[in-house]
Amino acid sequence: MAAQYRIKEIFYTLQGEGAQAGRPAVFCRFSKCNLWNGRESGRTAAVCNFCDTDFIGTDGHLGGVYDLEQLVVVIQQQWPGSTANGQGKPYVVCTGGEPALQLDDELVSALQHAGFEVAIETNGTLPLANGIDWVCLSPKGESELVVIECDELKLVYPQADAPPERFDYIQADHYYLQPMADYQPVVISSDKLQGAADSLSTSNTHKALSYCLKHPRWKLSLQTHKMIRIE
Ligand SMILES: C[S@@+](CC[C@H](N)C(=O)[O-])C[C@H]1O[C@@H](n2cnc3c(N)ncnc32)[C@H](O)[C@@H]1O
Ligand SMILES: Nc1nc2[nH]cc(C(=O)O)c2c(=O)[nH]1
Ligand code: SF4
Ligand SMILES: [Mg+2]
Repeated sequence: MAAQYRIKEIFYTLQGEGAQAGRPAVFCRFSKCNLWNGRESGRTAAVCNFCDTDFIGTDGHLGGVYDLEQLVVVIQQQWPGSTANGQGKPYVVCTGGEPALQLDDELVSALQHAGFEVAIETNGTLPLANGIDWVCLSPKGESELVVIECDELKLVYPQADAPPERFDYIQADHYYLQPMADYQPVVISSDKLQGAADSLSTSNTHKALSYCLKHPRWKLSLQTHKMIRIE
């Protein structure tokens, strides 16, 4: 039976994170993850418990259940102009949820035939499809990695069970620490503003910055899309 892909949402934006930050990209967010069921009630018990993303179901922008040809067409339609006109190499980021649960050799190669460079954001616990152009590996907690080579290692920091030193053996062109962000919007009331300002110096961003300065193999990855309030 031909493969069907369960997709939460598809949107065109800038890659906000890591070495490709600022690059226009079509994001294809696959449903489901193997490290969290996506429900708040299951968060504390999950292997990955700080996820900032809703990946349940297929109800987002252009979400749905697609066969291979349909999915490639919809992704292609999000790229401005033709994908073959030399206006910058078309770029698609497969994310989720955990895209390695669904992204297979056929879809990678069909996207490439349609003109795309194919990137993945993965937790690294599942084997990857062949031929992916850019692998961003982001290990989680105590989970065991099967992906040990990547283009960029992007570790959310700090994680009690996943200190950066544990990943010295991973082969990567770039090593990034990405400050762990609040996964729910935080509203600061005016009487708490001073306290919030004071605590900035102990924020995850400053902890990550401090680690990078002491261990200069690591660079800081900021979630720039959140700063400029785009998807
Ligand atoms: C939502 S995940 C989906 C892809 C894949 N499951 C993974 O974890 O890499 C996309 C990226 O967001 C990062 N991320 C998730 N929650 C975060 C948070 N609270 N703060 C900072 N980065 C976060 C992940 O580590 C990953 O690099
Ligand atoms: N702009 C933007 N950049 C991103 N980089 C990784 C993301 C993700 O959720 O996988 C993401 C995202 O959701 N939006
Ligand atoms: S592995 Fe990725 S998608 Fe799954 S819960 Fe963690 S951050 Fe979210
Ligand atoms: Mg995101």
